[in-house]
Amino acid sequence: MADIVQFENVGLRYGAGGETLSDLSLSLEAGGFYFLTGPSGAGKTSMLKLLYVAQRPSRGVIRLFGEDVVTMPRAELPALRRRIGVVFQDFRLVPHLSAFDNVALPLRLAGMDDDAVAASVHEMLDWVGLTDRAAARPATLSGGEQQRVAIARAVIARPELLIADEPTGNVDPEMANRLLHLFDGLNALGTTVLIATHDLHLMGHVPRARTLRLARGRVSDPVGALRHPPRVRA
Ligand SMILES: Nc1ncnc2c1ncn2[C@@H]1O[C@H](COP(=O)(O)OP(=O)(O)OP(=O)(O)O)[C@@H](O)[C@H]1O
Repeated sequence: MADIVQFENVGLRYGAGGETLSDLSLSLEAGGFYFLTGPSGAGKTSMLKLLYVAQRPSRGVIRLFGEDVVTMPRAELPALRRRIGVVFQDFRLVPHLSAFDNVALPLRLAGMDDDAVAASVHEMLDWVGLTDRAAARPATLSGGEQQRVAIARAVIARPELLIADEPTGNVDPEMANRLLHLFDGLNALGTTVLIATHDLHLMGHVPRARTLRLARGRVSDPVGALRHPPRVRA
């Protein structure tokens, strides 16, 4: 299968300090399910920021969907980002919009008509258990409810790549399982999924998932599948 993400010798340095990420070389196959794990401060969020191009690397090459994003002109980034669903660690909901309208955003950006948006958003809010909170603004929602709105918004338009930073950090185990089913179902429809998490229980629930471990800014992959993934010729 083709690679959807390629990192070659990627390094990231914030300011004048040492490198936060060093020599990251890895490939994620289109359609794969990946967990990214590692101790607090290892650089997981930093790596995800490189992936959704909120941060450029200090060195190395990053390709997304086959395109070099390090040299890509800024004007081309919004179109690229529309192909990616992101669940941010701090949610980043639009404060003046209701839960419904936050979740509807990607569908409206894609030009979907109002009836189809409403049907799709209600179904998604039902799945994440927020039907009765549809009209609520983010500030009136609990942390776990905000997280579920953020997840619903990230997955509703079936992105090609889903990136989620600790997406179950604020919910109870039952809801965590339900959200994992959502990611699993999305992956079954073809979305490549990358989830950063400390939750070993969660990781055990997707047997086909591969796990990347970050430690002190370097990635390790005990199976060896990621640095030299098998290539299938078209
Ligand atoms: N904008 C920034 N400026 C300077 N240093 C930063 C910045 N963002 C992160 N760092 C540093 O980079 C290192 C990695 O942070 P990062 O948030 O990527 O780790 P993490 O693995 O996601 O941690 P956690 O599991 O606690 O969320 C930390 O030492 C952090 O202080």
